[in-house]
Amino acid sequence: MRDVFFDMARNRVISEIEEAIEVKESFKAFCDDVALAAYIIAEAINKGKCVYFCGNGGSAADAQHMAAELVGRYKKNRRAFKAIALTVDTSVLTAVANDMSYDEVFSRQLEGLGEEGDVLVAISTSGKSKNVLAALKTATTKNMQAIGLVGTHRSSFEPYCDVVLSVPSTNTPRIQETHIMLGHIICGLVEEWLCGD
Ligand SMILES: O=C(CO)[C@@H](O)[C@H](O)[C@H](O)[C@H](O)COP(=O)(O)O
Ligand SMILES: [Zn+2]
Repeated sequence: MRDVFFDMARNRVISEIEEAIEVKESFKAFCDDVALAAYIIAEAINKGKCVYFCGNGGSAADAQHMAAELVGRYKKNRRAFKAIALTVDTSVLTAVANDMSYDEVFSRQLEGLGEEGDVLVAISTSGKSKNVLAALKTATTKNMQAIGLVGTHRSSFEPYCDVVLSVPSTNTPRIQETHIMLGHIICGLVEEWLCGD
């Protein structure tokens, strides 16, 4: 029984790794879009603006991960950058979801906090999550800039974003893994540009 499981698992591990490499590799075609996303964030931080992140489930974890890279450090010891994940205040999230609607958990926070010139990084593998789309709409009304991280479905995000990074896959985990790779690359570029030697 154990051998049968290991034969199955070994093949699965290899095919998933190969798929992950292929999806990530395909994003080489969109270097300029990644550069633009990093430039937008770097310029905003340089002007003292804030970078907000939002997403659901695994993308909420990505939002927090990226905000932490900017507030703390990525690879360099340097000043703190202004960044907030809209996924972390459980009192706000539960109150807004309970009293208003789950669709408003991010947009409500931006309504209170967001200012002109700030940046929203909106993350959704489906590109269809209503609360993320609502946050993008609020960012637009606040004259904020916006960066979308999605899978193949990009059209809902496009009207509200300065740049959309669209991963050419329909497999949610592969999209998420590519999003966090892009997040790391972007944080590295921002840090290099603002605090390079
Ligand atoms: O991490 C995963 C799946 O890999 C899940 O938690 C996933 O993030 C959740 O189902 C999200 O609700 C999906 O939302 P979205 O990416 O479509 O906006
Ligand atoms: Zn996941």
